[in-house]
Parts: sequence; C-alpha cells; structure tokens
Amino acid sequence: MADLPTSYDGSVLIAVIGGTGLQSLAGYVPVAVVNPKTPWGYPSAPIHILKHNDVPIAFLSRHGAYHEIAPHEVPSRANIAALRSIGVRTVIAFSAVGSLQEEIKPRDFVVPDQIIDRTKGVRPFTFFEKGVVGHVGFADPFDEKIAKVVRVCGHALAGDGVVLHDKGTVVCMEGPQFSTRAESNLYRSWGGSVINMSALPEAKLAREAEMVYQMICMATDYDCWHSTADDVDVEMVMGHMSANSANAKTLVGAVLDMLSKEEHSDTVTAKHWEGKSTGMIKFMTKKEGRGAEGIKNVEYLFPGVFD
Ligand SMILES: CSC[C@H]1O[C@H](OP(=O)(O)O)[C@H](O)[C@@H]1O
Ligand SMILES: Nc1ncnc2[nH]cnc12
Repeated sequence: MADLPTSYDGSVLIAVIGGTGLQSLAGYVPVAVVNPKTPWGYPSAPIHILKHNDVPIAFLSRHGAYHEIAPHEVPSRANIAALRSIGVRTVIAFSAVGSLQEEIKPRDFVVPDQIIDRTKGVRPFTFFEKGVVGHVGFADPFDEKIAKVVRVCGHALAGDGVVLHDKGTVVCMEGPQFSTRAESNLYRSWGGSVINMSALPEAKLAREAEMVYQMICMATDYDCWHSTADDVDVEMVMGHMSANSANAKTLVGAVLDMLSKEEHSDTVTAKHWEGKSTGMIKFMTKKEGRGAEGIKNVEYLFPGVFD
C-alpha cells in the first residue's frame, strides 16, 4: 500500500462498503489509495481503488482499517460524499446482521428491500441543512435494479452452498449494545427479517447524493429471541463472518462482474436517480434564503448545482 499512488485519474463508478469482517477485498489488483477531505471530514478509512478484470472499483471499510469506528461514530456523510467525489454512483454495502426469522439461518444472505429506523437521532443523517432544505423520497430505501442482479448472482452460487433470501426488512438499531429480548421480539412482531446497526443513515445519504445503494446482508446469529440458539455475542458474529468470508467475497465478485457488463451501464451510472435531489433543492429553498455553508456543502456533492 505504501507505494501506491494517492490519486486516481480514471472514473470509478462502483464501490463496495465492507462491514464487520469484510475490511478488505483480497484477490483484486490494487491501483491507488485515495483519501478525499470532504466538508464532513475524512471517510472511515482511505478508499482503495482496485481493478477487477480491468474494471476499477472502490473499496471502503465502514468501521475503519482496524475496526476502530463504532456504528454510531461511522462518518457516513464523509463516506458517501468522498465516494461520490471520486465518481462513484453505485454502492454495494455489505453488513453482518442478526436474523429475526427462523428460516434465515446464520451464514444465509439476504437482499433487503425495506428498513425500519430504530436509530436514536444521534447520527448526522442529512446533507441538506444550514440554509439548503431538501426532502427525498425514501419509500423504497434500496435499489431494485441492483437487487435483481444480486439475487441472480446469489442463486447462481447455490451449488457452492450459498443460500440467498430475495427480500427482507432490516431493522437498523442504534447500538453499540445488542437488543434486549423484549426488543428482539417486538421487531419480529413488526415483520423485521434481520437487524443491524449500519443501514442508516448510509442508505438515506446515498439517496440524497443521487446514488444507487443496495445492501447485502449476511446473517451471523439469531439475535436473542430464539429459544434454542445462543444469544448473540461478538465471537459468534466474527466466527460466522470469517467462516463464510469466501462465499461473501465470491458473491461480491460475481455482482461486480455482472454490473461491469454494458447492459447495466445506465443502472450503474445511476441515471434513474439523476436530478432527483438537485432539482428538488433548487426548487425548495429560494435563492435569497440560501445559507452559505449549506450551499458550499451541496456544491461539494453536486458541483455547479446552483450556477
Ligand atoms: C460486531 S456485531 C455488530 C456490528 O456488526 C454489524 O456491522 P456492519 O453492518 O458494519 O457489518 C452491525 O451493523 C454492527 O455494526
Ligand atoms: N444481533 C445483531 N444485532 C445488531 N447488529 C448485528 N450485527 C450482527 N448481528 C447483530
């Protein structure tokens, strides 16, 4: 890493955000390591630019290079803004989750389509403030176009023992402590499929930044609702993550291969999200009322937006 360039001239459209147990992507060719300073500070870790079959991708470790950043401390605004600044428009976000349903077994993958927000308002959660107001739609928090690709890739790996669930609702809790048994049962009664501490505000910020965002979850435990499985602890999470890391990396690799194909280029460049935020923020706050700091921040995300 020491000898790698610290800038990259080409365009990098796709990023993988690695979660617990996925702090690097082995088997790819390292090309550069960049660390953009954003109005919201630096990302969780320097961003690695890697090549996969000659296609550049960005990799960012959500909890830092050494897992030193707690879920409520993850600088999600800097992460999303830094990725966008280097050209990224599609984010595949990996997450270790607890299962809230019997049929989602530890080491199974889930492609979630919904989120229930159980964060507590302690995490900065928007780019649009300080004199620039904006409200994006979030009815479907993930990206169905990419979800379809992940499902096809996951099912194709069934022979390698990969079990993938096509849909699911992620409960995103505050943490860092795990849930009480009463909470775990409550989330089950709400229809939660899996639970983590990372889907938000990451998914909201990606939506505000007009980026495609899809999470891939891997179950590592049954949280604490199950009558026979042991209650979740960190050893359990890490044990399943490392035992199944080969499958996780194979799945991510297959998704990246598929997304590199010409037929997905409009999806990956996020054409379907383009203008959704910029059009709305220009319309929402009248020019005379816009604040200097809000303008500067939004200009970082969308250069020239107010020209
Ligand atoms: C170490 S268990 C709790 C921790 O694991 C998950 O991390 P990530 O989503 O980044 O894979 C969960 O969200 C918590 O942050
Ligand atoms: N049971 C659980 N609760 C919250 N986050 C998790 N990540 C992995 N397992 C989890």
